[in-house]
Order: sequence, then structure tokens, then C-alpha cells
Amino acid sequence: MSLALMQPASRYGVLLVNLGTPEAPTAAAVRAYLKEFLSDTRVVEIPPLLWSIILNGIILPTRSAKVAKAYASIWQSEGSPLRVITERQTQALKQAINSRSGQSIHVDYAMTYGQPSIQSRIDDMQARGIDKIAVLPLYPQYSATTTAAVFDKLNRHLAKVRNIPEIRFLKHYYERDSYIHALAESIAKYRQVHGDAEKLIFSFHGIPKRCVNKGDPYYEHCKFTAERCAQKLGLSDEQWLMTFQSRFGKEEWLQPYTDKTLTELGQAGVKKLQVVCPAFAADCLETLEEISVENAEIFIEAGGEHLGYIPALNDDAEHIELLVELAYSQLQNW
Ligand SMILES: C=CC1=C(C)c2cc3[nH]c(cc4nc(cc5[nH]c(cc1n2)c(C)c5CCC(=O)O)C(CCC(=O)O)=C4C)c(C)c3C=C
Ligand SMILES: [Fe+2]
Ligand SMILES: [Fe+2]
Repeated sequence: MSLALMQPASRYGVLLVNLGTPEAPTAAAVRAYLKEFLSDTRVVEIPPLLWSIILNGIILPTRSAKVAKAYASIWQSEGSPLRVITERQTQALKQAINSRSGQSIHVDYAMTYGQPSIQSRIDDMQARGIDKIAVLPLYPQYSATTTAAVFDKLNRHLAKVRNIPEIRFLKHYYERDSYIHALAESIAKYRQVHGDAEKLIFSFHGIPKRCVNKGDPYYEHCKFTAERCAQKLGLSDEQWLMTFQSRFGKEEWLQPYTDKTLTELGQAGVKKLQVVCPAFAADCLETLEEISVENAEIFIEAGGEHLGYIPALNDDAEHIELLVELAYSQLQNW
């Protein structure tokens, strides 16, 4: 792979962006993180004044301590898994791009909520003389609740900048062969070690059904991902399922729900399941705790025997290859 750039490499930057995570597994830190995250109107579309009363009066006081406990159970010595893995991805991508292209391109990461903020990383790049920035949100499937939230944060910052950099923004990559390949390879490798299961569940982070009804293409992107990956693995229709996890609030979200499906499968006599979560580029609370612990317990209580969680692509070699391809796709001939 060769990279054709129109200007010196020192003027280009690549910014990986993921969701964000608390600074510490404490109620106070989780509260601050959830407050910023759940105040974004891309994430929660309830009228702001009404939502601010519900958020500050009910959600934050009741949820922060409970969620902090869940974070504490997965916290690593270096910090939150999402941050630790995103840092590793950033370093690995930097090394791969620069050794491959022989050019020194600046690579960094930001979080939509919390630190390091998109604003601080764009400012840092501009201070380094970088004026062409490729922004790569680490969401394979586009949703207004995630990808567009990155776009908003970026633009809200640039609205205050006099001399703006040029930006290229990756909207999604669910359709790329290299993504489907990396996902299928990770499942095949897991199965080489742990054996097959009766069924493979593709569990995506959910969003409210209303969002899809109003035009969010997320469901279609998830469906394409699961179908292509199952096809690549040679699975028959009976061997896999697509579900949606992490429901929040009372309204209907995309279905079938992961937890309810696990209960039904356990009750129907299924003993061995494997779950992969393709919407997460890095392992985090929603995979390491919700799927691997909470949902595994739900399945076993319903009669199942084993739920094997297949890790996210994280800093796997195939994933870093994919990130190089995504970065090149934005930087090429620029
Ligand atoms: C309130 C609505 C939410 C929407 C819509 C939503 C969409 C969405 N989220 C991710 C990725 C992640 N979400 C994570 C945690 C998380 N998500 C929500 C709520 C919504 N997400 C909450 C409240 C939380 C925090 C935990 C909790 O209180 O239950 C994470 C993990 C972060 C970590 O620190 O580990 C990720 C990643 C996607 C991909 C998505 C829509 C496509
Ligand atoms: Fe989420
Ligand atoms: Fe969750």
C-alpha cells in the first residue's frame, strides 16, 4: 500500500474518536461522565428542560453509584478498558502508518465525552502546524447517536476557530471487506481455541426504535454486518442471530433484545452460546460487564450452560490493518 500525499507528511493528522469513559470507577466520576454524555441531544431527544429535571433529579442520583460498581469490576491497573485499548490502538496505528508509508504522520485519539476532548486534540494538532485532519470515529455502523455526535462536537469547536483546518470525516465502515474480514477472522480464531457453539449471537448496542423510524440507518448497517459476517463464516440461518443490547429508559429500542433472547434460548434448551459485539471497536463496560458477566448469568439462570464472549477487535493485527486502510482512504491524494 503506498500513500500519495500532496503536501509534507508533517501537515497531516489522524484523529481516532471513541465514546468516552469515566476518569475513575467512582460515583462522582461516573456522574460527571454520564451528565455530559446524557445531556447531548443527539443521545437523548427529550426536550432539554424536561430532560434536565429527570437527569439531575432521578437518573444521575440513582444510576451513578450502581454504574460505578460495574466499572470497578472491570477497571484495569492502567484505567478504564475503553481508554487503555484506545491508547493501544492509537500507538499501533501510528507505528503501522509510519513504518508502511515511511512518512511521519501524527496520530492521536479523542473522546466525544470526557477526556481527551475533541477540542483539545484539534487544538493540539493545529498548534503542531497540522492543517489537514482525518477524523475516524470508531463506530463501524453509523448512528446519529454516536457518529453524528462526533461531527457535532467537532463543528461546535471549529465554529470558534478563526483559521480552521481542512477536515475529512469517515461516516462509517461497516461495508468494508477488511472490517467484515477482521470480524470473521476474530470469530474463527476464537472458535479454533474454544470450539463452536450451538448459536452465534451478533449483539449490537441498541438505539431507540424511534430513531430508525425517523431515518437513522443504524439498523440496516447492523443487519448488513451480521449477514455478511455469517456468510463469510459459512453459517446457516439457524446458526446465528442478531440482537440489540444496552437498552436505556422506558421506550422501545431496536429488537430483539439481547437479554430477552438469552432467556428464551436458555429456556428452549440451548446450552452453549457465543456472543460477538461488532459495534464496539474496543472492549468496554458494555461488553466486559454487561455481556460477559450480567448476560452470561441471565443465560445460565434460564437453563444455559456456557456463554462465550468473543472479544472486540481491540488492537488485533487485522484491526490495525483496517485502521491503516481507513486512514489511507481519507489521506490519499489530499
Ligand atoms: C441513552 C441512550 C444511549 C444511546 C442512544 C446509546 C448509543 C450507543 N452507545 C454506544 C457505545 C457505548 N455506550 C457505552 C455506554 C453507555 N451507553 C449509554 C446510553 C446510550 N448509548 C449509557 C448510559 C452508557 C454508560 C453506562 C451505563 O450507564 O449504562 C459504552 C461504554 C463506555 C465505557 O466507558 O466503557 C460504549 C462504547 C454505541 C455504539 C451506540 C449506538 C450505536
Ligand atoms: Fe451507549
Ligand atoms: Fe449497559
